[in-house]
Amino acid sequence: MSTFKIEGGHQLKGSIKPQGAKNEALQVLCAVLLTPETITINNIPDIVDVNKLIKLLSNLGVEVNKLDGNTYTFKAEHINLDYLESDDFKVEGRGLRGSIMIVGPLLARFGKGYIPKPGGDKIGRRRLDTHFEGFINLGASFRYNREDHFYGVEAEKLKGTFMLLDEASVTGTANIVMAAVLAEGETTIYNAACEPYLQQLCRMLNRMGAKISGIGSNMLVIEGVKSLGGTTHTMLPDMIEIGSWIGLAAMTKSELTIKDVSWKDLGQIPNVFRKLGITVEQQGDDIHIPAHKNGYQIQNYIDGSILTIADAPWPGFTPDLLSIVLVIATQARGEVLVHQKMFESRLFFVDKLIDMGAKIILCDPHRATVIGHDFKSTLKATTMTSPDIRAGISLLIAALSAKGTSIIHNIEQIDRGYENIDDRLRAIGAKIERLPGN
Ligand SMILES: CC(=O)N[C@H]1[C@@H](OP(=O)(O)OP(=O)(O)OC[C@H]2O[C@@H](n3ccc(=O)[nH]c3=O)[C@H](O)[C@@H]2O)O[C@H](CO)[C@@H](O)[C@@H]1O
Ligand SMILES: C=C(OP(=O)(O)O)C(=O)O
Repeated sequence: MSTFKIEGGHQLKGSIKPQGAKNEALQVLCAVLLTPETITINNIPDIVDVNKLIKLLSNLGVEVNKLDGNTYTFKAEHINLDYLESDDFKVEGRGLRGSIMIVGPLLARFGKGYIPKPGGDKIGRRRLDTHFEGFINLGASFRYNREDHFYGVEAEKLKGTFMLLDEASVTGTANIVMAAVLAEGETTIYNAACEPYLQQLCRMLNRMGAKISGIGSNMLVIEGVKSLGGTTHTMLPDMIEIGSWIGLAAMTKSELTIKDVSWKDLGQIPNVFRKLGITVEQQGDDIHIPAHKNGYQIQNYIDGSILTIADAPWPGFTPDLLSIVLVIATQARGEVLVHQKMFESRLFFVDKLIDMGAKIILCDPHRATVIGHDFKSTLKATTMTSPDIRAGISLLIAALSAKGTSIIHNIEQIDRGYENIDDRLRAIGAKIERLPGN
């Protein structure tokens, strides 16, 4: 287990460029399985989860070529389906959440897709019903082995149909779309998720020859085609990283420019930070955060009641930024209720912030009220363990704003989703050191 040693209390300065989006990468990488032709993908983040998925694809027989740091080509011409029955696959498939999305493309192109219960953050129940109900609707047979949590779907041919998803699952929608593009006839997916990750996936599939309409809405209509071809795809910057850097700038009272953010794809994100009192300036396609020398004031609602920040499926506010909202509220002027509706175990890390001196009441597993300090008392440095990726980055931001030296263990959680984070933070003035694990 590696560790970060962080000396907090220093102002940062400069510019930082977001990596490609982790959750988009996991979708578009799985889509390479849909064609025997070459797919080139630019801006792939060099992070643990993505590298695990690339290794899994390569073990399945996909020819993988790294052209430069973040550009790869993939050619899924000869796929070794026997690998899906191997013990190695059971270990690799469990290593990340995104592996679930190989099932749709494999089912569509080869008539079968298997997966062990995938990993990812331990942030509450993470069911997969939406995925498999979608495949069943397309005509697949389903089996689940409870002993080793192994899922399987098989079909000689998939047939388009109308389906109303029981929830707007992000990876579920991606998986069903990737199955439906090669199904016979028309599929309509209502209550589809429509995050920028999915919009990007659908645009890439259309460039490969798919016929998907309704992109960006909650109703996707897919006219099945017989085969798909190669394409080149460039991934969007990671909006969760962008939000993380906005929070980092505010809480360390630093002036930061976040480069090439693709403003048009950020949805509610800039406005939610503005409601917390943070000045988020648009400069071309960059975000500029001036140094908040006099702190930041949380807005109330028009009627004077306390602001609530809650997650919702896109175009609502993403749940992956709520931990960051929570940590930056600890130094704001005012109060906010953070309501994490989707995941039931994602707010427990507030205990660590309370240890550091933050004023937070965990009302129940889904809601926490934060009373900001307005920098009148800084957080105390401490030793902590990162429980999940977003709690991890939030604790890292807290440590950078705290007085003294903090230690964060289990930083593999942070490395899952943030490329080379210690080098990039050092480049803007952070005092952060990576200590090797024992
Ligand atoms: C690899 C990947 O892309 N992971 C993302 C993906 O996970 P993932 O696709 O696994 O998440 P889902 O969208 O399936 O659902 C997440 C949770 O929200 C609940 N839920 C979902 C939809 C809904 O309308 N109502 C509702 O309550 C689900 O029951 C589940 O507990 O989307 C999540 C929700 O944005 C993000 O946190 C994850 O970072
Ligand atoms: C929950 C997340 O990731 P995963 O779905 O991969 O666990 C996340 O990125 O915040």
